[in-house]
Amino acid sequence: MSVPALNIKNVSHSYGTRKALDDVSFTVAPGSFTVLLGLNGAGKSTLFSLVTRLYAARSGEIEILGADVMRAPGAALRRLGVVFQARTLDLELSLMQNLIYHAALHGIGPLEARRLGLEALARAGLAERANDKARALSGGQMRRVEIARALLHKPRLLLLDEPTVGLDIKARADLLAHVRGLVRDEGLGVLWTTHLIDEIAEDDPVVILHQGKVLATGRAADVVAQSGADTIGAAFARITGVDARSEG
Ligand SMILES: Nc1ncnc2c1ncn2[C@@H]1O[C@H](COP(=O)(O)OP(=O)(O)OP(=O)(O)O)[C@@H](O)[C@H]1O
Repeated sequence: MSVPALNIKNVSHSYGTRKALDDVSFTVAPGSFTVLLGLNGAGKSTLFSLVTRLYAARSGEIEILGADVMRAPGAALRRLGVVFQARTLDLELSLMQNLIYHAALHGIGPLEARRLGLEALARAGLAERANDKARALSGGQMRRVEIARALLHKPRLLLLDEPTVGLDIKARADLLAHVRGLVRDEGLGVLWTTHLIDEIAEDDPVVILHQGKVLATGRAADVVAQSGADTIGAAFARITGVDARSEG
């Protein structure tokens, strides 16, 4: 079996006495679009903070393409791109400036950054907007620029924390199709977190996280079948005891 793009092994994390993650284990295969499904408070953001090393205190192991984030942080983080839930573009800068500044953080010089930036914006369908201020973009376009920026240093794993929050139905569908395209065409491993069950396709590997615990993993259609339900929404309700909404 090939090395997982992301390997989470027995990870727990507490804030004081509150356990936010409880012995969480799952993998993201290279070239897979894996969905981490959980309601608010499930522990998704905490998990992101651990993978990106924002928090170090933890038990268990996290490996990115075989590199342990604690023992080999440089190698691990080079292979990782992240899109956080909160918007992080500088609205007063052009798209290209946003990309070039990010590239500088990865030690990429301005000329190479501009070349990679144009390539990344073209992939996002925004090449002709390179010199526009970020402020001029729609919410969905901003997300695509954030994804382009996260991919600038050519990571093999991309984490997205509830990337469709705040987008309308069309922009959500477009963003989903864009990221699925990156998985299909470039073999990127993606971990897509959401609380929206209609973002899941039946062949997607899913991880159901609820109150800090992994309650189910597997291909979406198999998780549905094993739960004895008809749809992923009904399966989620049966597994967690809570109804998930399809939009919000
Ligand atoms: N800094 C913190 N201090 C104390 N408790 C926290 C902190 N951050 C998160 N928690 C708690 O940990 C649990 C998991 O939160 P987390 O933000 O990881 O969930 P989430 O799935 O990302 O939800 P959301 O989408 O609402 O951010 C929740 O009970 C939350 O209240």
